[in-house]
Amino acid sequence: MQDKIIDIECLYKKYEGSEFFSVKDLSLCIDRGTFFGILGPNGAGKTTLISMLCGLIKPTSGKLLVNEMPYSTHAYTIKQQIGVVPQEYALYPTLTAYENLCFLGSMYGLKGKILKERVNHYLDYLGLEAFKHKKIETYSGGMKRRVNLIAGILHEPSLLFLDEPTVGVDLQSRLVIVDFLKQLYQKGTTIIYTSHHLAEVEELCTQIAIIDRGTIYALGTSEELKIQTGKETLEQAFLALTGTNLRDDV
Ligand SMILES: Nc1ncnc2c1ncn2[C@@H]1O[C@H](COP(=O)(O)OP(=O)(O)OP(=O)(O)O)[C@@H](O)[C@H]1O
Repeated sequence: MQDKIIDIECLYKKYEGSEFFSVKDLSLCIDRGTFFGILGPNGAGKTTLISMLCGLIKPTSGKLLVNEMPYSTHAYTIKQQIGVVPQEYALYPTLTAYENLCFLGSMYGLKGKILKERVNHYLDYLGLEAFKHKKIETYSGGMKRRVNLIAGILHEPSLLFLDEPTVGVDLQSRLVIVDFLKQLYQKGTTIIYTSHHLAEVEELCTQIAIIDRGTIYALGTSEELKIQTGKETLEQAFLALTGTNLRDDV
């Protein structure tokens, strides 16, 4: 039986000093065991939505439950269960990858042999073993993305949020990251992620939301979105829903 891991009703977010809602009247349920993709043009509200789901920012109004709990009363419990891979690197440039990950892992309560084994295991898995004692400031963009990813999953969360985990990386890094996400998903992690890479979303996601102007325009599998819009590809479906206008004003 499937159960709701995310339950959102009528969610709104207006940033302080802003005149408009970055997320508005958004309702959504996500089942445990879903690989969920959030697609949308620049400024659509993807980061704002995922930041509220992770508890990084507070909604202006609306219901938001993670594992049937609200952040207002269960923030600590929720944060123990989730992993967050933000768009910006959450790493210390003058520390090595190994030092960064040992430090960040310890923040989740990992320590001793288990912490070292996990850090070494994931660095090896993501092709960083030979560079682990080099400072992050010497890393390429793709290498930093992979360390950023490890930092979010060291405590092996059951629910993982990622904001554009493959942005700005070369094809080699992208393939390693995509393969790793598939492994996590197959091991039972529920994954919610944003991306502008439609082929990647189509390959990975069992459910996709297309959002624009802060709200959901369409929801379904890739095939369902194509059928809903009468289009042959996900790209055509995306453009049919969000239009072809540039979003340079956001
Ligand atoms: N801290 C903030 N203060 C005020 N407005 C903000 C803030 N962060 C985002 N916004 C605005 O909220 C809207 C949604 O932004 P958001 O970053 O969530 O979009 P996005 O879909 O993630 O875009 P992108 O694809 O460019 O990352 C935009 O109009 C943006 O300018």
